[in-house]
Amino acid sequence: MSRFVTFGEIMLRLTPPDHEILFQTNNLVATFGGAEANVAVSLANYGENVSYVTAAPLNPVGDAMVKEMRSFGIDTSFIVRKGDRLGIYFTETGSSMRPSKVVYDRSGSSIAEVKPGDFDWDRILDGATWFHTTGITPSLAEGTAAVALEAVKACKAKGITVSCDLNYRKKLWKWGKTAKEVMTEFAHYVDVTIANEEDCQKCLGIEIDVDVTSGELDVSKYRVLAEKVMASYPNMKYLAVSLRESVSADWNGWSAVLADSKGNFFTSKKYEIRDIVDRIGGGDSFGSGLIWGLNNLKTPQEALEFAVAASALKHTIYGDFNRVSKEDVLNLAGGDASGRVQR
Ligand SMILES: O=C(O)C(=O)C[C@H](O)[C@H](O)CO
Repeated sequence: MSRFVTFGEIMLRLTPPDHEILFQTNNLVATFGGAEANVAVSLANYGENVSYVTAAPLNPVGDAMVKEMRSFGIDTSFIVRKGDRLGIYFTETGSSMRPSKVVYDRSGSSIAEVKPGDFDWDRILDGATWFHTTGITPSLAEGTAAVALEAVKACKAKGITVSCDLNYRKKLWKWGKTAKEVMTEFAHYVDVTIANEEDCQKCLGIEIDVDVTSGELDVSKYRVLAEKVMASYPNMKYLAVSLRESVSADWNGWSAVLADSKGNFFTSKKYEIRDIVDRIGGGDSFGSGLIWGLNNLKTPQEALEFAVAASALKHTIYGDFNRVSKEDVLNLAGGDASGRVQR
């Protein structure tokens, strides 16, 4: 039986309601979100056995976060309760030509203070089949980079599949090493990499020349990108690259490609997503869809279609978490994008 473990930071997310800009009024909507937590929620919603691992303060904010994760049926028993604060992030939801914005208030958070040895990976990974983290975790601090590396090394020793969404965050890499210095080592322990072209460039130093803001993307360039990444990382079994053509804050072209280590290259259906409700978590819903698909569907093509459909649906849902079921995703991947009332 499959058992999934995800590891990384979760934050309190504070967002003004109704597309307001921050502090336009004195209302903020409080939810929780974080890349690896978002993946845990999706996998739990698809019916999988998931443990979410992080560090959180032993206070009412940490308690509320744990309660929220448990409400999805996620195992929270390996969350280390220490440190003084859960990180916060403020978001402003964009509209038309006004982009969405993120303001981080997370330094000194409980997870940013962890050190190797704080997590008992032997126990956490016992019986696990899949481990997921992202490039956000090593970006936080020298300690989180070391702990993430400790975790993936333990996974390799136990034969556990590792997936990583490179998730480059320019505002976060401040602790001394660059994303490229850290992630080029880390990627040698990763079986399934999820990225976009910026992630490949900033984290792996591998780039292609594409303009995501104008017209149709040239998919053949992504085949070249995949070949370059696979040649540098012979350990990698899959590389998935999401293709976002941003037309405005509420209109995206959304598709993806998937390359495998046997030289196969898969291209997904493309969704035109209009009236975006919330794009944060769109990448995580793609990653979790891919993880679920590779574990449960017959072919990599089906897994890719599931991932893109899951992500397209996420754009219609408020908050970081993709609250859809696998039936909702299979329905869309199967071709029903009508939005008709289901009775
Ligand atoms: O940006 C981050 O560090 C976050 O984890 C916040 C969001 O949850 C994340 O960006 C979604 O992928």
